[in-house]
Amino acid sequence: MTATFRAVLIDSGASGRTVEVAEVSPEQLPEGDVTVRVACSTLNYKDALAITGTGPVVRSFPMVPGIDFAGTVVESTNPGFAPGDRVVPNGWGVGERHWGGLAEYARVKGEWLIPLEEAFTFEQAMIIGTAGYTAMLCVMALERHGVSADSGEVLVTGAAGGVGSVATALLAKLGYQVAAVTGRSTESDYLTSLGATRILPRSDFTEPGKPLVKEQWAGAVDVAGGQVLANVCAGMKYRSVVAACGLAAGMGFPATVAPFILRAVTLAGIDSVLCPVDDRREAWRRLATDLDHSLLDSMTQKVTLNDCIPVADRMLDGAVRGRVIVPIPDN
Ligand SMILES: C=CC(=O)SCCNC(=O)CCNC(=O)[C@H](O)C(C)(C)COP(=O)(O)OP(=O)(O)OC[C@H]1O[C@@H](n2cnc3c(N)ncnc32)[C@H](O)[C@@H]1OP(=O)(O)O
Repeated sequence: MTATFRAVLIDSGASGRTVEVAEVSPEQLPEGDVTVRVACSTLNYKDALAITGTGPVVRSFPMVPGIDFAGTVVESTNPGFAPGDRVVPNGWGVGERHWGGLAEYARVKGEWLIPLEEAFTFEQAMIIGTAGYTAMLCVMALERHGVSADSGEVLVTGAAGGVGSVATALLAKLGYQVAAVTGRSTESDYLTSLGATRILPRSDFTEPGKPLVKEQWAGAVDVAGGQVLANVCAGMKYRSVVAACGLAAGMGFPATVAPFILRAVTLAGIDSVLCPVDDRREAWRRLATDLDHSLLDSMTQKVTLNDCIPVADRMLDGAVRGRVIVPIPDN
């Protein structure tokens, strides 16, 4: 390893909160039995909350944010991993409680890592990242609860974002009719290129509505929560399924039980952080086979470690399309 390496560092002290790209030494890396040379990381909505201090994502200071990274093992005392292995983590508090991926090196517990599928380059793995893996978990939940391509139209909220983009592309490739909800009408062509067959404005879902409205959706992937999720539930078909994975519109859920007790709607909660390892491996295997990898570049913009700080603000303003990856070049 190098004597020092670069990392986005968030700190909080008597003089306030600081965020900078700093030189840190390997001795500062947290406890862990596997050290990884990070080849690529990402900037997620959650990282933007951490960097800007908008949400209580960072649980201890100093913290290197970055819930995602993909890279090569350089040191390991874990019997499951050896130098040279290509790995990826998802969740487990990385970038929240434990130093994350927006750095040249990361050290984590081996049990948090899974081997990277051969189908993916490091950059492709990060274009997918926690957002894409979460999208896959949502699709798997719809399937587990009986939704199939011939059940009817599936709704995706926040569709031009990271989770929504991958969910839209996955569902379309699996043969579903996808109605994509976005706050950005300028992204209609992009969403159509991912396979959406209908584009709906977010404003259709943001105002308080009736407990039940016309039955439309056989399934839904929701990144919004709040009033949006309540309105989505109100429009679900009999015995349909909503996979809820986010809170972009808020933690609240101003709904009634009517969709659940009168239409037998299932609300499936999706957590990617503590998800069991078998489901993680299954999700990454499915991403290798069920996602059109030729679409990945169109979902992506690349930024440097230095860019992460200003781009975090734009991301929270909803001004960033698809996925933001952070390739970490070799010194
Ligand atoms: C990376 C994903 C995760 O971290 S999931 C991990 C587990 N879940 C959580 O930790 C919950 C907290 N995290 C989140 O809620 C998510 O990070 C997320 C699911 C909300 C967003 O992830 P994503 O990577 O898709 O974020 P983007 O910034 O790329 O896209 C967000 C999408 O939502 C739209 N949006 C923003 N504000 C609202 C709102 N008030 N109401 C409805 N929709 C909203 C935003 O504009 C983007 O979609 P768009 O098509 O542009 O409308």
